[in-house]
Amino acid sequence: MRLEVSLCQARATVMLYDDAGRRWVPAGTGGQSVSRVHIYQNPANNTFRVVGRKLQADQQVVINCPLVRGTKYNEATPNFHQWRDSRQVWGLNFGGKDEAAQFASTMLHALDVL
Ligand SMILES: CC[C@@H]1C=C[C@H]2CCN(C(=O)[C@@H]3CC[C@H]4C=C[C@]5(CCCN5C(=O)[C@H](Cc5ccccc5Cl)NC(C)=O)C(=O)N43)[C@@H]2C(=O)N1CC(=O)O
Repeated sequence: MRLEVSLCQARATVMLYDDAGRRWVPAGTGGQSVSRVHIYQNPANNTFRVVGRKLQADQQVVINCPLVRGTKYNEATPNFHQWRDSRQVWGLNFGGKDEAAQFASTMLHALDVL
């Protein structure tokens, strides 16, 4: 049985930064679309990851990113938050400021207890 617990969820468009092109591109395929993004905790080993699936029918997984201790979560704007993993930069363009703030609060908690 999967032990992971969803600590929070938010609607956001998941973006990746294309270093070569110096521009943000939507994560996944099929163009820009809103996803439901969760922060999951695995209590068995105190790990966390960000998982996002498109709201549209195919529910494509567009992000599955383990959180790494020491990661800096940057709230660039009230609606656009970002962080680096070992290979790329993720951006979340949230549907609303309240969801964004709640997601950030959970994210900062996770990074604090990692
Ligand atoms: C979806 C469109 C998008 C919406 C919102 C705005 C918000 C600002 N913004 C950016 O891309 C800003 C502007 C400058 C550019 C330059 C570099 C970038 C890109 C790659 C990362 N980065 C960093 O500044 C990182 C951040 C960081 C700090 C600390 C910890 C982690 C990180 Cl990731 N700094 C390091 C040192 O890594 C960057 O975010 N940048 C977004 C943006 O214009 N648009 C509109 C468009 O693109 O049309």
